[in-house]
Amino acid sequence: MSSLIELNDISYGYRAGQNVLDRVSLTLDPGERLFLAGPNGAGKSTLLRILVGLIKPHAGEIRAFGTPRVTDAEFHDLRCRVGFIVQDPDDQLFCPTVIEDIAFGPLNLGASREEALAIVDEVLDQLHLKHLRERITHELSGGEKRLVSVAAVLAMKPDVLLLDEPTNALDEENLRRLEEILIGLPQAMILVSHDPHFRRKLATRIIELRTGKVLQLPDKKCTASERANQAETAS
Ligand SMILES: Nc1ncnc2c1ncn2[C@@H]1O[C@H](COP(=O)(O)OP(=O)(O)OP(=O)(O)O)[C@@H](O)[C@H]1O
Repeated sequence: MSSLIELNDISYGYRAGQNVLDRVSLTLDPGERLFLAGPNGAGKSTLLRILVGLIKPHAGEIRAFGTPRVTDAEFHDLRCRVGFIVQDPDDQLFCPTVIEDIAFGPLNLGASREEALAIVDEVLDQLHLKHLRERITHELSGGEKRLVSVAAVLAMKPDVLLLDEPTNALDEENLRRLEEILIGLPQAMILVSHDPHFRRKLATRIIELRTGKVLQLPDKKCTASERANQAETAS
């Protein structure tokens, strides 16, 4: 079985002489929910941005869906298949209304207006968010914006999901709802989260970044008790 995503020896620094990432490698296989753990500033978000081509690494190779990704066209193709839920929903949602925000992706991928609206209703139903359908986006609470940003990415029917701190701003009820939604999704995903409970519940594998290097990379899937131990010890 080949990996969906492969990062090989990725190095990057924002400034000369600074290495945020130092020869980091990882793979994502079908069905995995891989967590990136590690302290603030370890380079977790930077790694996700590199994966989708928003930042070019100084060294290393990115492969996705069996193909090396180097050119802008190759990363554009990758971004059509990898849904990226960024840390701040305000960076993701830019349309006046919830309907337009969720329809934006499908329309951009070539869906008709009618098809896009059908997808909007499908994902709002899937996420139990129908009550937000007619709302103005900037009037939503932080937690509501977070869930709508998840809906907007799912509407593009990605093959892989990247979620950067998806539990930020969620209350207990919506956190549980997001956990159930993510566990129920067929897509493989890479998640960044400092929340040990969330990691314990969802992770099939956890790797830890520290000062730009991968500290531990278990070469097998976690058992339930290993998952619990890793989630407790990873910061
Ligand atoms: N646009 C930027 N310009 C300069 N330095 C940056 C930029 N973005 C991030 N950095 C720096 O790169 C390092 C890694 O940041 P990154 O956001 O990837 O870490 P992180 O592990 O996701 O942190 P956190 O857990 O706090 O979200 C930090 O030292 C950060 O200050």
